[in-house]
Amino acid sequence: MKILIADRISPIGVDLFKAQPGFDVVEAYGSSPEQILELAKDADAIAVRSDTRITAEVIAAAPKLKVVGRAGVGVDNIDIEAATDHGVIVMNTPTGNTIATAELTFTHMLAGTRPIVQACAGMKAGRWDRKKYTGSELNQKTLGVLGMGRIGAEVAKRAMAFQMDVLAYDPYLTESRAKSLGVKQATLDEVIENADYITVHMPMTKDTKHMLNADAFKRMKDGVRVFNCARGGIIEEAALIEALNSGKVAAAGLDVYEDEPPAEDSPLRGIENLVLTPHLGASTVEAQENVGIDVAKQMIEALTGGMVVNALNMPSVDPKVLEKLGPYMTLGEKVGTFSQQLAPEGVEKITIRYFGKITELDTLPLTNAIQRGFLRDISDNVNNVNAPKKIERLGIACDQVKSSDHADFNELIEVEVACKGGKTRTIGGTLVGKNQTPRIVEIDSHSVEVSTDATLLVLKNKDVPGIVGFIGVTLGEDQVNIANMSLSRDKGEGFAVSVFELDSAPSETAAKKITEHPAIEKYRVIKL
Ligand SMILES: NC(=O)C1=CN([C@@H]2O[C@H](COP(=O)(O)OP(=O)(O)OC[C@H]3O[C@@H](n4cnc5c(N)ncnc54)[C@H](O)[C@@H]3O)[C@@H](O)[C@H]2O)C=CC1
Ligand SMILES: O=C(O)C(=O)COP(=O)(O)O
Repeated sequence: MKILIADRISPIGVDLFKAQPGFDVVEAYGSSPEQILELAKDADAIAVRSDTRITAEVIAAAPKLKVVGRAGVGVDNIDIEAATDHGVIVMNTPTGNTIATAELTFTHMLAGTRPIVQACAGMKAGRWDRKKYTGSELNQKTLGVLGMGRIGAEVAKRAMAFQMDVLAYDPYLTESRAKSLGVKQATLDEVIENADYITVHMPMTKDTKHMLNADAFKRMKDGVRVFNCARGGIIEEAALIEALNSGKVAAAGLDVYEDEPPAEDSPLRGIENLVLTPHLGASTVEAQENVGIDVAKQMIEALTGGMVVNALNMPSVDPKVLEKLGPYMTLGEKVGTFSQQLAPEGVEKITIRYFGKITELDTLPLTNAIQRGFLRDISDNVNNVNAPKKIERLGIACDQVKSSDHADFNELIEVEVACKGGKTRTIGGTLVGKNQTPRIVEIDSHSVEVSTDATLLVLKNKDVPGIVGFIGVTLGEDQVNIANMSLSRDKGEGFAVSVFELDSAPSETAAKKITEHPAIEKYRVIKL
């Protein structure tokens, strides 16, 4: 298995990869995009920090790729959508660099309060500027934190130790978490208008891009101080330059930029009261060791069939749960395939219902298996990562419902497909006997019992004498052997559902003969 380590991660992490039998570790730090494209071609996994871009082109060029691991938080350098389409897991290591980044943010806040960077430069240039560098105090000031996640919360704790009041704006911050952190929940406007210091700790999204722009600066207090150690562009650089030059902003600190690195002649580099660091938030010995080890462990687990954690494009699954779900997985996949073949066109919605003991387990992997089964004959390279997305792309809604009992079975997986025009088809499956053999036990509310490992002929026919004999003779003439059959009569409607387990599919001639029989309403061959 080829593991491409595209950005420099901790040697301890690299050694963890190297210690795995069968892992061929290729360290390619500082490679150009063209080199990465070439190196990715036969890679099973790629580990990155923020320097290497894993584009849709790289993913498309890497047919063996299974995992992209990010030793850090932000994944804006990875095309997650392309990865998901190709069934590639994208994972990050969300906690290892939290403290490092919070501490760098606080360093920026202090450096924006006491101008030690500028004073130090003066000293080194031979000056003794005691009057020029009067600072300010954090004590009793109001800090506005935009994005109260892991890093925002650590910054807030440190600010409170410096006797600051903290206002937090984060649409996902609950009242109880705000209370337990000791911060005051506020709107974005309240933060903008009332804070003496503003620091941002959010991902870059369409909502956060340029959240602090010219209009926001206008509404801020005179002499406000602003900091960005999250993602370049959350604070609009042009607006910040203007606000610093006009004196609206007293001091600012940036660790991240709209373009990284910013141009050598970027106006940012010439502003005295703006402290700049080259994206150093996560660059501490401790943080790099944490994320390097985390990413290696997580990727190894995922590549060797263990638990997938911190994946951004699939749910985490505990191997213990997977083991318990094991016998149901094949059944689920088969029920999924059956449902698609029974309703091959116009499907608008899939409803998956779980009954009985399975409902006590995390059924998401099972839902994934059913979706994979549904897609088996209609899509390529389907796996757990891309199955939900592929179903969504087909315009098919998918719901899962759990119910503790079922009148007839201890446990049952039922898949209902709803098609255009309101028609629905339903398949149910369960595990039978000591060996937990998967069986199909329900077709459109008719009870049947057939194997999940056969070619099945499913008929809906008028409940009149002679049908079984007719099918037996027709298939016999066609040299098709019947291994088993299951009949389910519905006296009320006068119809029966008949399922024949066959050794092979009937020929077109036999199919024609059967479908032309006046008592046969529906004919479908299902290949499981
Ligand atoms: N400078 C550096 O080297 C580093 C930068 N980072 C960056 O720091 C940022 C924060 O990282 P974490 O705290 O670990 O992430 P997190 O996921 O724990 O926190 C992000 C918070 O932003 C909030 N949020 C999302 N959209 C928002 C919106 N529109 N308005 C307000 N809040 C919003 C979320 O609810 C969440 O609480 C990320 O962008 C990450 O990439 C992280 C590590 C190192
Ligand atoms: O973890 C993050 O989001 C970071 O921005 C850190 O980036 P880096 O790993 O230092 O290139």
